[in-house]
Amino acid sequence: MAEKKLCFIGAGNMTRSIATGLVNNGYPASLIHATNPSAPKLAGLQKSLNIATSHDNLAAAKQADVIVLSVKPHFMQEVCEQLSTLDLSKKLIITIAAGIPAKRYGDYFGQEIKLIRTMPNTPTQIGVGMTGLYAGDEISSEQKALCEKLMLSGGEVVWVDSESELDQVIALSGSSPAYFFLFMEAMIDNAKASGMDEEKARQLVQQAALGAAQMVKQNPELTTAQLRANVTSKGGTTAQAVAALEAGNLRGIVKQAMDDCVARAQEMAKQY
Ligand SMILES: NC(=O)C1=CN([C@@H]2O[C@H](COP(=O)(O)OP(=O)(O)OC[C@H]3O[C@@H](n4cnc5c(N)ncnc54)[C@H](OP(=O)(O)O)[C@@H]3O)[C@@H](O)[C@H]2O)C=CC1
Ligand SMILES: O=C(O)[C@@H]1CCC=N1
Repeated sequence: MAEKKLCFIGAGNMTRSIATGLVNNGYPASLIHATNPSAPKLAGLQKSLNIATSHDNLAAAKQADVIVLSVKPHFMQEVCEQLSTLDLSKKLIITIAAGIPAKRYGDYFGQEIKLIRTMPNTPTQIGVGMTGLYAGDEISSEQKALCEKLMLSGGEVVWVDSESELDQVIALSGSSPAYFFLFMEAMIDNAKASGMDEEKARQLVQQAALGAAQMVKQNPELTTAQLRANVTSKGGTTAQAVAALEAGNLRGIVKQAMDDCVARAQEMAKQY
């Protein structure tokens, strides 16, 4: 598959994450363009990745084979309407926005488009990202393969069969790095409150989190409950800590957080 010209509309956190993954995986920087209204993010991308940048969405999208819509959902309609004067019939459009249903983009663009919805996450920047992908029946297998190849640069991909399943992906992997960061933040803060210096606390917590994730990944035959049991000596320290987490209703809190995350995606689907 010949490399395609890519254009990212919006040069924020996710464009930086995805473009970094692509360039680090050997995608030619000369084929990547990013646009943004404000200059500093463009300057940063140009400096670190040597990709082309500009403020002109229309000109950049015109010369691209693949347009990646990478703005916040509340800017999406405006951005799509601006691009709607282009002939999009031969372009693949990839959106990374949460919430907005695939069909809505057809309304925004006012023409038939080929669009794949994706839900990546920020670890894409360091090659350990997770991206959920959804395509309707009108998308060809070549277009799916192209999108999959691009997103694989940032880590793993999973295809889902429906947009409601993509909402679950948001709760499970799109937003979830923030849950894990919060958990680690709370642990580091507690260690600091007990007198440990922040750097040391962070080193201990980050390595434990990394190790735990690797244990899950490298032991597919073991349930997470079994892995937890392997840490938990009867009458020991872990049992005490886990009991406190259960008594504090950690499972209920996680359920509430994930349900609220999905509910917000559903609300956004009506809002935008
Ligand atoms: N952050 C995350 O973890 C994830 C985010 N997403 C989705 O990715 C999308 C982008 O999120 P994120 O990267 O975090 O957001 P950011 O705010 O970091 O980036 C969005 C960028 O779009 C720019 N922008 C605003 N209006 C326009 C316009 N008219 N034309 C071109 N660029 C414009 C903003 O410019 P300015 O510099 O002026 O603000 C900003 O740099 C969202 O839709 C979100 O749902 C999906 C998965 C994970
Ligand atoms: O918070 C958000 O809406 C976006 C989608 C997933 C992660 N960030």
